Amino acid sequence: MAYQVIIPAAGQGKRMEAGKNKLLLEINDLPILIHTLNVFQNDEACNGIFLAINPQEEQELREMIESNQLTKVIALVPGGKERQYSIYNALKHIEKEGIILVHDAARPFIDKGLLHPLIKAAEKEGAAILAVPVKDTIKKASGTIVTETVERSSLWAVQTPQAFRFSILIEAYNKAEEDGFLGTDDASLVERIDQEIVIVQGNYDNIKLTTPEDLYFAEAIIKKRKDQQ
Ligand SMILES: Nc1ccn([C@@H]2O[C@H](COP(=O)(O)OP(=O)(O)OP(=O)(O)O)[C@@H](O)[C@H]2O)c(=O)n1
Ligand SMILES: C[C@](O)(CO)[C@H](O)COP(=O)(O)O
Repeated sequence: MAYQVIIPAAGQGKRMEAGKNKLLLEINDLPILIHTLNVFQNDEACNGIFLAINPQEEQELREMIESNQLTKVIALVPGGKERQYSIYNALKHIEKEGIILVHDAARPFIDKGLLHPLIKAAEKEGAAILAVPVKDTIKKASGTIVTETVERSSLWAVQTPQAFRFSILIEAYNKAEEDGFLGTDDASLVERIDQEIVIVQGNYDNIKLTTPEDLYFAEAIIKKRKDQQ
């Protein structure tokens, strides 16, 4: 069940319109990034965290990591222009074989109870992702003219963590680099090497904090969790 996790945290947070890396914004008096890192720091199966960062934030992040006793952070690696390149940079620092998780730093509400079913699925199948059934009707359009309604029953809203055997993930990333392919999630790279990917149903709390409205939902999730304690 042991794994290592790559956490991409080198984005600019442009859609959050916060004027800085959204991961430095605080929820419940703690930076979003620290909420996310704590999940893996506190999971006994996690053997190491590889963090892709903006080098300009390195000093600030190192101080945060130290003051929050995040002892499982093994390396801070420079992020790239795209999420995929940030993850690839981190992947190149990983030597041990085994299961690798990739989890967006912008998803601080991942339920630790979902990690182990996801890892077990990846151990069995080679690749597994968290996803939830789509709730809205999804349509394709040309500009603003509808061209197609996509059958909803087979649609999933994909999240992270995504879990892979190291050998599968590095092969997929190497091929994407060779082919100049850019995907919006890691599984889309793994699909290109004909690897079956299993969906493990997640939950709707595992939102990616992307736009200002998501901070309202974040406060509600924090309140719900406090009320449940
Ligand atoms: N070049 C990049 C882009 C994104 N990320 C990380 O990938 C995760 C998901 O990306 P997203 O939510 O899109 O974050 P940003 O790219 O920062 O947001 P935006 O697109 O609004 O700038 C985030 O934790 C982000 O920090 C990264 O490490 N390197
Ligand atoms: C990986 C991801 O979180 C799956 O839904 C999503 O694709 C990331 O997209 P972003 O635009 O890089 O945030």
